[in-house]
Amino acid sequence: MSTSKENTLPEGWEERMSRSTGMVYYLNKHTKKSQWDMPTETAPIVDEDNDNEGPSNVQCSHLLVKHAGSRRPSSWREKNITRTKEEAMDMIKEFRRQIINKETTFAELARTYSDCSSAKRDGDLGQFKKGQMQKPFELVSFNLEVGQLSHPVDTDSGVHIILRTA
Ligand SMILES: Cn1nc(-c2ccccc2)cc1C(=O)N[C@H](Cc1nc2ccccc2[nH]1)C(=O)O
Repeated sequence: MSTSKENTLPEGWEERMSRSTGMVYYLNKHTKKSQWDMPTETAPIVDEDNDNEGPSNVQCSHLLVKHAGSRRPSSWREKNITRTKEEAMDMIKEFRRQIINKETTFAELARTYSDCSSAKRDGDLGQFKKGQMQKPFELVSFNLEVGQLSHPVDTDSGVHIILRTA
């Protein structure tokens, strides 16, 4: 004899009847995923198959100010870059202040002052995936919303501000 206990589904599941086959299936009330097999565990709240890991690639523009300690202290702007890291950080903070206050645009400053060769494209790096850029740059880029401007980011190349564009 079955008791009400044996007929009780684990928490979070609902028994449904397939309209097409008349067969019973089970619906996870949290994830709305269904299965034919009778569940034996409480319904998972997170859908493991759904990639909640955010975008697989992003598009960003950046403005880079190199310094004497940069991996390659040279750029299209300046053959031999001697500024200190502190001076580079101060420049980047001033550029960010001007952009936030709408005194100028990101594109205008990147085109004029960025020590990256992407300056020719207003700092646009195109789309990139995880694993392509230096880790500090990647971590910030993949945690920006589209249209968001980063705080200063320190990499072996120098000090950046990053604008996510897609
Ligand atoms: C990663 N990358 N893309 C371009 C680029 C992209 C589009 C058009 C022209 C250049 C340049 C670079 C590059 O590494 N430039 C380096 C400086 C640099 N270091 C970076 C680290 C992270 C992200 C961008 C960076 N850019 C340089 O010119 O010395």
